[in-house]
Order: sequence, then structure tokens, then C-alpha cells
Amino acid sequence: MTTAPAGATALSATVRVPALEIRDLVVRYGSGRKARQAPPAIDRVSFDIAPGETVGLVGESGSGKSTIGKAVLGLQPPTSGTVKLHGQDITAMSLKQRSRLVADLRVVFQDPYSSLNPARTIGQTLVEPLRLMGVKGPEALQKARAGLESVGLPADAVDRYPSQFSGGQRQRIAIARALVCDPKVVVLDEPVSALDLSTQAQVLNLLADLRDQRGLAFLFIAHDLGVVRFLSQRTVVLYRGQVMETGPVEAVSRAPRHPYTVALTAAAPVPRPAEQAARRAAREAAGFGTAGAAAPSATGCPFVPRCPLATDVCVTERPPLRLVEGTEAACHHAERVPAL
Ligand SMILES: Nc1ncnc2c1ncn2[C@@H]1O[C@H](COP(=O)(O)OP(=O)(O)OP(=O)(O)O)[C@@H](O)[C@H]1O
Repeated sequence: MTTAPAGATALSATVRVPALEIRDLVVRYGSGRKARQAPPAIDRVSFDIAPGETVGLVGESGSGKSTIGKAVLGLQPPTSGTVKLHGQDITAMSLKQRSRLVADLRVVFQDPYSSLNPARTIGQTLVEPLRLMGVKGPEALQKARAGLESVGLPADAVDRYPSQFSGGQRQRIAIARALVCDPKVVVLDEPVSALDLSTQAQVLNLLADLRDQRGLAFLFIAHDLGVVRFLSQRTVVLYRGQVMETGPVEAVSRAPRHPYTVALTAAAPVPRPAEQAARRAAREAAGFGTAGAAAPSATGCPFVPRCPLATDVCVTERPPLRLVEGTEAACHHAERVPAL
């Protein structure tokens, strides 16, 4: 993680301010007593992203990935905690103040078919965010044309409509729209999951090149580690709104230290059937997929009902993140987690 310790003034000149800093984020949906009693959708999540870095946010459906993305983009107000963009707390800003950040913080959504307005030309779509920044007329059009070229599309695509492009090309247009304002942080919400495998690889390569050329910070949201591994330096594994494990993506993928990461990795499809079968067998031999020994509890680890390693302490005490062999895992039994 890239944060300086509190009060580290002498060091501050040499410590890079993270592009994005999330601290103790809690998000609850709804209001009233029932909502307050239910577990929050996001429960005390913290992580940073440095300029030029990609952090992959992974977890099963419903784990809270999109909610974190929405909180970062200001689409869902946090219940508590902070989200800082280049050191500025954006959760405390008014809508007017936030609108000035429109250029610094952008998003690419999953579905390139529904995210582009079919009735607008590509030029109109790309010029819109520039107009909000006060860039208009020929200058805006020139930026739109340059934006298309930067994602490998011809500049004259400005005159065409989304229906004239394939899924991969549309996702390139969505990336051009996100980058046309020269942002610092981009939320990539499952940006390749609607594309076929070879197109996925091309779009991921393009994103990596653009990140490296421009020093962009990416928050890359995906269901499994396999996809984020290609683009991310670090990963945050989420389950029921809590961070289960975080660390360098290679270490977390190769030797996970949380039983949930093991289950998630073993469940992800791999191109070689023999490897897939071996992973499934290892996972079943370790007891994953069967009910754990202990019952779930509001105070303990949320993975207890599915965890083959769970003991009494897991029911009563929420395990803090701790460093175990190169990754940080929130597991009382991280040392006993079987190898993949
Ligand atoms: N608008 C909402 N109102 C109430 N609950 C919501 C709302 N949006 C999400 N949730 C709940 O918050 C939790 C986290 O959902 P979220 O969509 O962030 O998960 P996710 O990991 O992004 O899932 P997916 O991969 O399916 O998009 C889930 O329990 C979900 O039911």
C-alpha cells in the first residue's frame, strides 16, 4: 500500500500521494431500523491506487464490487469512511464541487451495447464530456478524433453511429470517451466480460498501453482473478462487502492465503481442462463447497458457513488483515490454507 503513516511530515516530500485512497468505507443501502440492522453492502474497506497502477477488485456476484465503484464515482453516498482523489476527500464535496472533478475521474462500463447512445454519432458521444469541461467547437471535435486514434480507430469514425461497430470496437469507443478529458483515475467495471476471448486480450492490451503512456490509475472490477491478473499489479478480494485478501496479484493468484480466494481461484475457468480438473479435485479434497463446521455470525468471519477451516474463533472474532507470506489475508487460519 502506498499511504504514508499519519503525521509523517518529514517524509511527505518523497511519498507519492495515491491517485485514489479509500479508507474505512461503509455503504448501507436503504434507511430505517431494518436497513441499519442488516450487514452493510460494504464493510470497512480500505485500499489505495498509485498513479500508473491497476488494482483489481474481485469477488463473486453480490460481493460489493460495483457498490465500491459507485461510491468512488459519487453515484452512491457512503454511510461512513472517505474516498480521496489525489488527497482530496470527494465524499465531503458538494455536487457542484464534484462536477469540477468530472475530468479527473471517469468510468468504462461492462456493456458496450447499452453504454453508447445509438441515436448519437460517435463524435457527439465523445464531445459531450468535453462540453461539460468547457471545451467546444472545432477544438472538441479535434480532441474526439485524436481520442479515437489513440484507441486504434480511424478519426473519421466521429461521423458514424454505434450500430456500425463491433462489440470490441464499441468498447474502444467507450474507452476513448472515458479518456478524452485526460482523467487521472478510471473505474473499469467489468470492461471485457461482454467480449469474446481474443477481443478481451486486445482490449486489455490497449488498456495496459494507455495506462503506461498516461500514468493512469485503474480500479479494475471483475468476477475472477484470471482476468485482473493480466492488467493489475495488486488485487483486493472482496466477500460480502469485506476485504478477504489483498496483495500483489501474482502472489494472491499463485499462493492465496484466504480460503475464499482459494475457492474463487479454483472456480475460475482455465484454458487447460486437466488443470481445471486438478484444481477442482484439490478444492474438493480440502473440503471446499461443503458446509463448514460453524454457523455464521454477525461478529465473525463472513466466510464461516462455506469454510472447511472454520473453528470457534472464526464465529466470534472478525479476523483482521495480516501479512502472511507476501499477501495480507483476513483469516485466523491463513497459515493452514492448502496450496492450490
Ligand atoms: N440499489 C441497491 N439497493 C439495495 N441493495 C443493493 C443495491 N445495489 C446493490 N445492493 C446489494 O449490495 C450488495 C452488493 O452488491 P453489488 O452490486 O455491489 O455487488 P457486485 O459484487 O458488484 O455484484 P455483481 O458482480 O453481480 O455486479 C448485494 O447484496 C446487493 O444485493
